[in-house]
Amino acid sequence: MDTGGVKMSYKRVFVIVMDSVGTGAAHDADKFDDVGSDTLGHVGEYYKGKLALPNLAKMGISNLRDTPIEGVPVADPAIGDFGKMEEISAGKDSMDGHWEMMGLPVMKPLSTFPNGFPQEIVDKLEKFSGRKVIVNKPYSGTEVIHDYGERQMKTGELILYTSGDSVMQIAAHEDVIPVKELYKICEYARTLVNGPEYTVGRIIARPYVGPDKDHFTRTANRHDFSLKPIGETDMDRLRAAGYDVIGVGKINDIFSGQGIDKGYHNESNMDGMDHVDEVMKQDFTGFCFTNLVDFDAMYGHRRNPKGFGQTLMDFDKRLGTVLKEMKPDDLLMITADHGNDPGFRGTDHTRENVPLLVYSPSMKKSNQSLGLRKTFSDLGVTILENFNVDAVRGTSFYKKISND
Ligand SMILES: O=P(O)(O)O[C@H]1O[C@H](CO)[C@@H](O)[C@H]1O
Ligand SMILES: [Mn+2]
Ligand SMILES: [Mn+2]
Repeated sequence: MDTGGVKMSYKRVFVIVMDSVGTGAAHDADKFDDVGSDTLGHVGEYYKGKLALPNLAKMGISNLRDTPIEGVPVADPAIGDFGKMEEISAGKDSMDGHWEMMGLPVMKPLSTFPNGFPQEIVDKLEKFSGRKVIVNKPYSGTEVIHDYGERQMKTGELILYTSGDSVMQIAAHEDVIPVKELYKICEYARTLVNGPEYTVGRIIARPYVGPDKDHFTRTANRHDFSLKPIGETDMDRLRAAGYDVIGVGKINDIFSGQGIDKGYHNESNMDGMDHVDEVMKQDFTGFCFTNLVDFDAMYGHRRNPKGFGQTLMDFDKRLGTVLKEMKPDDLLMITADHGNDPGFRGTDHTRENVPLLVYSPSMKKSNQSLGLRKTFSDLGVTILENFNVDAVRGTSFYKKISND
């Protein structure tokens, strides 16, 4: 197509990140103690042939793997192109993954706190909030509220915890520490760890509700306060060239709103897919970037393969609608930001390659392998090439997938 003198194959590019849906250990998994992890493979094994993913299958989700996902047939032929991407960022968190997709890998490891945050930070948090800080160590977020939530209800203390990622998480019962107050504390915490001494990827507000430890549940008021992108992203480049950039779900948080014209907050994966359906009805020229976090937050970290598989099947159904509604000059890419194998030890993300599925009703060729991409940045540079915008990083696969 030809839009205003600029030649482009696709007017609208939709990327959907299935958060944490990895497809097998990366070449450097040993550095993360993640050898043997395989999120999709292990979910498939758990379901013993009953993982029904017809739409992902026809896009080639089993084609891109050395061993097909159990119960998910290799498409012959696939309707689109398929491959995998490996990560060059130092970490395996959402921020690293998404920033790298947008041409900004995080090459220097961000700060992690396997022994808890330093006393000086704790002191400042206590002084600012007027509340005592408790826990201060790596913990599972659901276990920490189970173990300390009732105490917090009595004392109003702040539950501070972390994980293997560069994250500072503060859990607070919504009736004890109102969400607004929690956000203020997190905003303040953000200012303490923007470098150079400590550089933390995300401060995460973790509000929860419920009467007692067996009934506490975390709410959709979760909010991530990310480090500001340390430079331009491919989204900034698209915007500077006059294209629209829309963020659905955690995208807005992950980039601190930078490079995004309009952001939608998701309550859940299904709510996120409602937003995608809504955006598909809009007339725009540019990029819609969606993150679906339930795979990760609700099932990956909880090591729950049953819930993980069900969430994949629910997503697959909604994907069917997207495939039907796509216009000829729409391009859809499905990928992930890291792994989080529910069949693996621990509760942290896993260093895995991620799937790459690419489809448009008008692509000239299909059923092609895009191979193993050497960085997630190949995704961003491909989108930029479609819009004739210069990129700084990655190797484009645009020529393979274009429709001219
Ligand atoms: O255990 P919960 O609170 O879900 O926390 C998890 O969520 C964080 C962000 O993905 C991870 O770093 C991990 O700590
Ligand atoms: Mn993630
Ligand atoms: Mn996670």
